Amino acid sequence: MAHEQGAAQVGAGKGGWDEARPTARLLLADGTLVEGDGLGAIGAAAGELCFNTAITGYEEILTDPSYAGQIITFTFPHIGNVGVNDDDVETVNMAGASGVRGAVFAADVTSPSNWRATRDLDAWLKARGIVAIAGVDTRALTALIRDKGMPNAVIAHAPDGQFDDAALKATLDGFEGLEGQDLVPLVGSPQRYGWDEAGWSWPGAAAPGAYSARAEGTATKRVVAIDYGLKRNILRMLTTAGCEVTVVPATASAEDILALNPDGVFLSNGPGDPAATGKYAVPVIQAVLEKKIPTFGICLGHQMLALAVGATTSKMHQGHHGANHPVKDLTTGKVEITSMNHGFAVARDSLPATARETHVSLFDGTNCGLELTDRPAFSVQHHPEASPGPQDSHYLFQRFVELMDRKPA
Ligand SMILES: NC(=O)CC[C@H](N)C(=O)O
Repeated sequence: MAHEQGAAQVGAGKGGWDEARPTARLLLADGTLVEGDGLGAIGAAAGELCFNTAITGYEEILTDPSYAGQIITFTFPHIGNVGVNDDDVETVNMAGASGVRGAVFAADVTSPSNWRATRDLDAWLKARGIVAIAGVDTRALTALIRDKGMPNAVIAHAPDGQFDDAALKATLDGFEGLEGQDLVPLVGSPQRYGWDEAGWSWPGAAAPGAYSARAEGTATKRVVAIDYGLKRNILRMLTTAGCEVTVVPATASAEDILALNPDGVFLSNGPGDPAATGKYAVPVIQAVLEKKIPTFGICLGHQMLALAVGATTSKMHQGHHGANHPVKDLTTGKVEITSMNHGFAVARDSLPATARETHVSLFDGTNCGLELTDRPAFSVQHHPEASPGPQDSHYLFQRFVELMDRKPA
């Protein structure tokens, strides 16, 4: 296998595993071959290779449905050392796969050491069908992604160290990339359901079963959440803010949504290319906006709202995936440190006169928020539910409630 310049360095690995008999491979579209120690599911999977810089929250990241079709390189070197538990799963639609295709780690996964752990990461990855590779020089791999953009890749795990190169190449070539892909059907809920689980707060937080149902009769707003691949903590945050939430599938019609007589509509996060999903989601959002129903979108929901008012989205070079991204709220002038996970972005120059840019990334100046001037609607590119991540942006859920309070007659 020919290595490009610099690729050999990535493939050299970090050691700590039997380099004479690697049990996992990561093959990039440019021919770069990375070898390492296999863990998780046995087999091969192709996806887009990205990197995530969060220091905590690997379980939430691995269960975030927005990662469907992607292989995640964790830049934090020690992944798996606090094990996994059922409470930190972010996937809501448990029947659907979380969507992550693979995971790349620097250090080998050690035995879990945490009072909340119910399982070790390796067994959990196996059970979820996620292929992983450890012992990789993730620093060099991250530099490669940063320089060249997010490549398509295939990740494979074979305990006997035997790989079929032609089959791996065919799997890689069979992956078309994320551009033009609507992956919502993979992870979104196929049916409507109600949600009443609130968030937890410290102290007493995070004990198994610490999540509680919202107290009867405390909801003040009826919210319909359109599920493009929802994260649990978004629903918990909406509930905590006083919303009675009904989740509807991404295929729900505007009539279905309006029949629920919502005080507000929430547009969720989700995987894939917004332009592809927008084909059926945009007309529904436009009908909701037409009725002046207060609307709030997060990440894919932000991109959908932008598309609904005529803006465009485009693929980013390396995307934003992490829990340390500074974003400026142009309304208050405050900077918030945010959780991010997106590979597409709203083109700020394409925003119509009726959409005001409200947030901007201080890393690269990309658009991170908008507000409509002629409709009660706003959205952000980052993840205010922050699971994992800092909680600086929790105020946005309150902003949504205040927008519903000001609902035009
Ligand atoms: N977290 C999300 O909702 C991601 C949105 C979209 N799939 C992107 O990658 O840009």
